[in-house]
Amino acid sequence: MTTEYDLIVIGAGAIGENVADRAVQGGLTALLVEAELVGGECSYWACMPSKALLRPGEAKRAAQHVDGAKQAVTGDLDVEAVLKRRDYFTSNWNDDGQVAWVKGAGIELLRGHATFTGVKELEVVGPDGEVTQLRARKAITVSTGSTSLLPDIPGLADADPWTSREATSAHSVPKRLVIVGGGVVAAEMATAYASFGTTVTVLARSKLLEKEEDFAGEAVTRSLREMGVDVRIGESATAVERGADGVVRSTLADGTVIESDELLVAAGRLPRTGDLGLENIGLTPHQWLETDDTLLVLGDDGKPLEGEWLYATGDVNHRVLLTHQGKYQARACGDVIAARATGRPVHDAPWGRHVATADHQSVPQVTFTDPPVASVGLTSFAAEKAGYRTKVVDYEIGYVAGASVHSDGYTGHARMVVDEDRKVVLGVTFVGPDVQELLTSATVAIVGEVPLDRLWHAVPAYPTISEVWLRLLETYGRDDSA
Ligand SMILES: Cc1cc2nc3c(=O)[nH]c(=O)nc-3n(C[C@H](O)[C@H](O)[C@H](O)COP(=O)(O)OP(=O)(O)OC[C@H]3O[C@@H](n4cnc5c(N)ncnc54)[C@H](O)[C@@H]3O)c2cc1C
Ligand SMILES: NC(=O)c1ccc[n+]([C@@H]2O[C@H](COP(=O)([O-])OP(=O)(O)OC[C@H]3O[C@@H](n4cnc5c(N)ncnc54)[C@H](O)[C@@H]3O)[C@@H](O)[C@H]2O)c1
Repeated sequence: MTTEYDLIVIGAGAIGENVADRAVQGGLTALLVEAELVGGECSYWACMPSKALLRPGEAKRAAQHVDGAKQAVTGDLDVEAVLKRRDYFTSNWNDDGQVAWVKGAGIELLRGHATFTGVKELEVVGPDGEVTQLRARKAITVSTGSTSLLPDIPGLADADPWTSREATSAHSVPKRLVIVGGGVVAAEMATAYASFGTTVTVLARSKLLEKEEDFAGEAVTRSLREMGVDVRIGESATAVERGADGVVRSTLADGTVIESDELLVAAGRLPRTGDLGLENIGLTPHQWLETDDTLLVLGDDGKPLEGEWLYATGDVNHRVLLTHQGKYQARACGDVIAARATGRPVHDAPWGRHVATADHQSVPQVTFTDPPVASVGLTSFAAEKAGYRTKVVDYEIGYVAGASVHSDGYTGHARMVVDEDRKVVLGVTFVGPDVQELLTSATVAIVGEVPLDRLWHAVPAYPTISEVWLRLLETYGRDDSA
């Protein structure tokens, strides 16, 4: 027997959940199929546990930078308590709470692994081996996420390396940890484990946080080194071996061998499309699913599949590998599926309700290192590469009164990239304690294309770190004609 729903969503991560929710709110029936835990990577092995591991160290260092408070904070972190608090945020890897939310939202849930058997058709193999045949009346959305990429380093796969999953769910802390990679996962996990007292070595092929402005990666590299982390730029392992003694030995290009108790691979992500039966619907397994701005999957000819029935949201479409941006796609996707299915108007012009326009140039991201890096929009080099005529404005956040009260000797840097032709902000990067809470102000300025002349009227409160906005505008200079 084949069971039918208007919409079937494969993958009940944060993104798939939201696609189904919006479609149900739009009047459709929706089924979520999930092979592991409802809530996906973000809830159990990524955003939430990683931030829970980072926050205690951040709180401690914040207090240590305020005279009067620092005298009260003299001990080491209670690592056992940190891990216990992390367990709370992952609900001990139990998804009952999220399952209750799904049911409350009027979404059906089926546990099992889904594969395509044909157009709008799926087969799901449940945990006990039972097989369910499914058919979607209107659409299927693939929200299967991504998984860790294991670089082709001899011996690595056999050395039982950690991926982000093991690093975020560990129940004890290794004495020595080698991290291969230099992106967000590497920088955040180096920060967390260094704060637990682990001896950390980072092997980064290129500079840290290379997609950010240079000063961001440089500040994080400096602070990791001050925390005792051995950050090696331009390095990787040429071979890895775990001995019978359990020790991992990583060989570098010059023959140096670094010993550690664990090795974390943080070298990027791969799409979870290898076992989806994509070959049965004319697509290629193991590839990211490219989409248009309404999240319709594009075939090899660059056009939506015939019948416009297949969508992809979240990591698997490789537009932006971030939870909040995937959820933004999910709102557009669930809504447009409902609109197309019920004949309601589709708003697919840029910035319309049914498109993920912001994915292209207005993506906010926070890297929760010490200091955190908060950026949105285009970096100076990305803006230049895209052909904009820009002016780059820099300011030391420590000069802002609110920052100096916030933290003794506050060190931070802000950069605003201005489109000189339209006099609007293209990108902003803040680096410094607690700057993450400034980020939405920058996102609003960029998405709203607020003219600089008008931004002068958005007065930041005194004395807050937000006054950096005023300083950036003053540094840019004011136009006499306005
Ligand atoms: C360590 C780490 C920290 C991160 N921190 C942040 C952060 O602070 N902020 C942020 O915005 N982003 C962060 N990210 C990125 C974020 O985790 C991802 O962007 C997000 O989880 C993607 O969600 P998703 O729903 O697309 O995929 P997932 O959360 O991976 O969900 C996909 C789901 O699909 C299921 N599935 C896969 N294949 C099938 C199948 N065939 N049948 C049935 N079910 C299937 C999987 O079991 C899974 O539950 C972090 C990532 C990592 C690795
Ligand atoms: N706070 C957050 O928002 C957050 C936190 C963690 C992850 N994420 C998301 O998860 C995704 C994955 O993060 P990631 O850090 O795994 O990938 P990434 O693509 O951000 O970084 C991978 C890094 O590893 C380096 N690298 C690759 N192969 C290497 C090798 N063999 N040896 C040494 N270095 C090597 C690359 O040069 C690069 O710097 C990112 O897109 C990120 O946006 C977000």
